[in-house]
Amino acid sequence: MPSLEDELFPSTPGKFKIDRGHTNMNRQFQRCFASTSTMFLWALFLIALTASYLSFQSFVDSGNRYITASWGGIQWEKQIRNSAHIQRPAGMSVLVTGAAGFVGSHVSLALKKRGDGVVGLDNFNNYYDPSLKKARESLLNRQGIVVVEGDLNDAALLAKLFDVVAFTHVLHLAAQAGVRYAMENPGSYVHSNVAGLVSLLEICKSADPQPAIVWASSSSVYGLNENAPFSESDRTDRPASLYAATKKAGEEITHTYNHIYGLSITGLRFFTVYGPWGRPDMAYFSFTRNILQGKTITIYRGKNKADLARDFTYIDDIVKGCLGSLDTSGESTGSGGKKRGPAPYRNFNLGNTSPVKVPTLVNILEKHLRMKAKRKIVEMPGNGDVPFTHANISLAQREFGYKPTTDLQTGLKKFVRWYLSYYGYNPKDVQ
Ligand SMILES: O=C(O)[C@H]1O[C@H](OP(=O)(O)OP(=O)(O)OC[C@H]2O[C@@H](n3ccc(=O)[nH]c3=O)[C@H](O)[C@@H]2O)[C@H](O)[C@@H](O)[C@@H]1O
Repeated sequence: MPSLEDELFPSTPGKFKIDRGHTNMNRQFQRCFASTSTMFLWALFLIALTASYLSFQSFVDSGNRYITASWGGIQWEKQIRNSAHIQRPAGMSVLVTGAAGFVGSHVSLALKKRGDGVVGLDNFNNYYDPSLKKARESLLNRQGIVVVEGDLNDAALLAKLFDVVAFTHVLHLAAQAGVRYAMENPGSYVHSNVAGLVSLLEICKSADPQPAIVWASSSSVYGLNENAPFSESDRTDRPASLYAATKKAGEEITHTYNHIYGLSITGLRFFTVYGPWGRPDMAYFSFTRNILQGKTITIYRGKNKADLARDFTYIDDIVKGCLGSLDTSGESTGSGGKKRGPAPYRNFNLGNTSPVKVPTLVNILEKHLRMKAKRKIVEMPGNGDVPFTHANISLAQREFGYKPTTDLQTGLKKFVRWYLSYYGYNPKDVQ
């Protein structure tokens, strides 16, 4: 007597005995479906089972279509290889994460211009207007750089990229940026700056050969540090915002991967980077927009009515710092997840070395825009801001000749020109 299981799942190999004789078959048939009502129930059950199987299949298929539509396939791989193609002797092939971002787009273009291969990765999230990111992507596309749309946490996509190209370097700039937004959306900082970073490092450590990694830390890691100017050897264990804490966590996490797997790591502590194609969430950008629209701008002020100050650093100087870091990164020593020897682990300040007070920044914008700002001065809310930043850059200077050359007057003039041309004003109106 067959068990109930045998009857329900007769196709299990070796369990269902095919009885070829007509009479035998009839007997079996009768045994299984003793009455018409049982037969009816069985039929219903089988129809339901088939229907749910078919709908599951179509769900899986449509999921696959979605995945393969966004990346993968022979044509896609060919584009990636072309984009990564090195066109100078001893050049590098660089995976740039956050390539449609402010710093990412500038450095990608500079790398391509000097003959290095570049493949971009960006998730085009809507933290700020994604159309600006798309416009930056178009600039990159025109120079033969492909920007893959995808998230750092998509391990399958990262693995595929490393399958297709043996990247010599990763310039990791993708992140959830912004100091004050961390109070609104803390999860996004953990998602990108912690989980995303680990996801990327996991792929890099397993790659063979392993790439050298240069990534964006932040001046905000100095937090409540009061030694001025800030040196790399100063304390960084008192972050003032969750953003800063995730960047500090990044420095510790990358150290672990350097220590265990022999990945070459360089962290760059950027100091309030500004310039053309910049980030609309930053003060210089939103002040410009609001001044032009006649809206009031809010200027924060510190304790005892002290003005806040930042070591504003122009994008072209930052690009030079990124290239210098990549060129001197040294090699990762491991392969396929195994360390073979010690690899470089470095952190550098990339700043301008001359802090400017926020009200002075507004004065400069007023001059270039030929418009007066409507100012509202408020006490700095407890939102993660620090009173001032000031970089000591001697380490980067010594290591790769980093030397910023653009002051805030000159840099903002270039920014305002770009802003007016990009958003449709006549650049001739600007000083
Ligand atoms: O260098 C860094 O580490 C950081 O620089 C900037 O952070 P932040 O210096 O706060 O830059 P902004 O948001 O442009 O603010 C600049 C100054 O303007 C002030 N501010 C900002 C906004 C505002 O409405 N009013 C105002 O007075 C801020 O308090 C700050 O002192 C970036 O947003 C961070 O992503 C980066 O990591």
